[in-house]
Amino acid sequence: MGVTVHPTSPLRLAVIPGDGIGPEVTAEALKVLEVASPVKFEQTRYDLGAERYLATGEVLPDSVLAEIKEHDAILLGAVGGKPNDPNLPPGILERGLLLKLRFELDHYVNLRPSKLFPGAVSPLSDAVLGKGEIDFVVVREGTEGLYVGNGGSMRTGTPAEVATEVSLNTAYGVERVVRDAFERARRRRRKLTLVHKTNVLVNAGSLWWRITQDVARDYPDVAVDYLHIDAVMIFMATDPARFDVIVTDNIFGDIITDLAAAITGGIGLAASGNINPDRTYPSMFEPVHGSAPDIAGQQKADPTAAILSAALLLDHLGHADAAARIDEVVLADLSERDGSGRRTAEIGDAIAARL
Ligand SMILES: NC(=O)c1ccc[n+]([C@@H]2O[C@H](COP(=O)([O-])OP(=O)(O)OC[C@H]3O[C@@H](n4cnc5c(N)ncnc54)[C@H](O)[C@@H]3O)[C@@H](O)[C@H]2O)c1
Ligand SMILES: CC(C)[C@H](C(=O)O)[C@@H](O)C(=O)O
Ligand SMILES: [Mg+2]
Repeated sequence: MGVTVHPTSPLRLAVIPGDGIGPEVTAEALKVLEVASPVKFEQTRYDLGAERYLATGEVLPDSVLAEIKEHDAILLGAVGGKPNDPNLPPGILERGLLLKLRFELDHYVNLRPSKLFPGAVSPLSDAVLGKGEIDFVVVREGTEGLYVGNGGSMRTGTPAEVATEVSLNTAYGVERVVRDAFERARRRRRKLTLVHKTNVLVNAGSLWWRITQDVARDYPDVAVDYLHIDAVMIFMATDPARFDVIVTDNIFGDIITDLAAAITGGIGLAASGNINPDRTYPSMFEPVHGSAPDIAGQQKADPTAAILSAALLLDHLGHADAAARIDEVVLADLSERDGSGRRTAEIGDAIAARL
């Protein structure tokens, strides 16, 4: 009997280092990916971001978007300038580049795991930490909600100005992300928390609530909980061990995951994947943090979030063992951190060396 050996062709990786600390942390993620990955990546680098925009006026040309779609995955650093930077029109890179990629590539699951690794320092008290392990994942809807750009401004700049941002929620969009969250809960500790604000946002809230109840019938083995977004802020600070899988809309997920990062060792450790579960387009992996203009270019950024995002990328491409190995090595590195302020590249080197 013969065995067919398929030559392993390299996977195509689109790399968008972006702005600020983006290029610094992406360099370390690539360093680690190179050592950890059982497959070779053929990289295409894209100089998208503030510099290109300021030099050429281009944000994400259609031809570049079409090219990016031909890749197997995308690794992104961060985009954006200083908040309210006068040289950049508001949201030009956030909406025009980052969200455009998430929307065009149908990244409807924005997956943001939060785990307090041993060695990572949480600002929570011992009493709170004693309640149980912090290990949850936020499934943030990535293609709808307040992020769709459904709004406008009338009588702009006058005392009678009116500005709107209308949240768009479709039954189709909510159901697919809720179903994904239930699937993840089933593979974890079988608890799902829907987060919304059904007491005030009665239209969108009702849609999310009804769909979650309906989908729950297909998952009788998963316990369903509901919390208003404001109460989630309380429990993140007082009892985060209660969470397993959180499913929520785009804006609430954005806010929850910065706080979740803060309680699990800081924003420098928080990884994310913008997942297209149907695999019609490449998924994109990036740290939760932004371009951190306050520390850019100084080798002060922690590249761990970018490195853990590369692990999510490997996992998504079917290399769960390699991904788990990166997590393990990060854990070892974290447990030996002594607060001595290693440079960005030193952290990347240390993690790559352990691999
Ligand atoms: N995914 C993205 O590309 C993304 C995400 C968030 C914000 N942004 C953009 O980034 C810019 C800055 O936004 P911001 O200041 O609100 O958020 P930010 O996440 O860039 O920074 C917030 C704080 O966290 C610190 N920080 C962030 N990442 C760190 C790291 N890896 N190591 C150590 N410290 C780190 C920063 O120094 C800063 O003090 C804005 O233009 C914003 O729109 C982009
Ligand atoms: C930069 C911005 C568009 C983005 C978001 O709001 O999704 C960021 O804050 C994030 O969390 O990835
Ligand atoms: Mg955010």
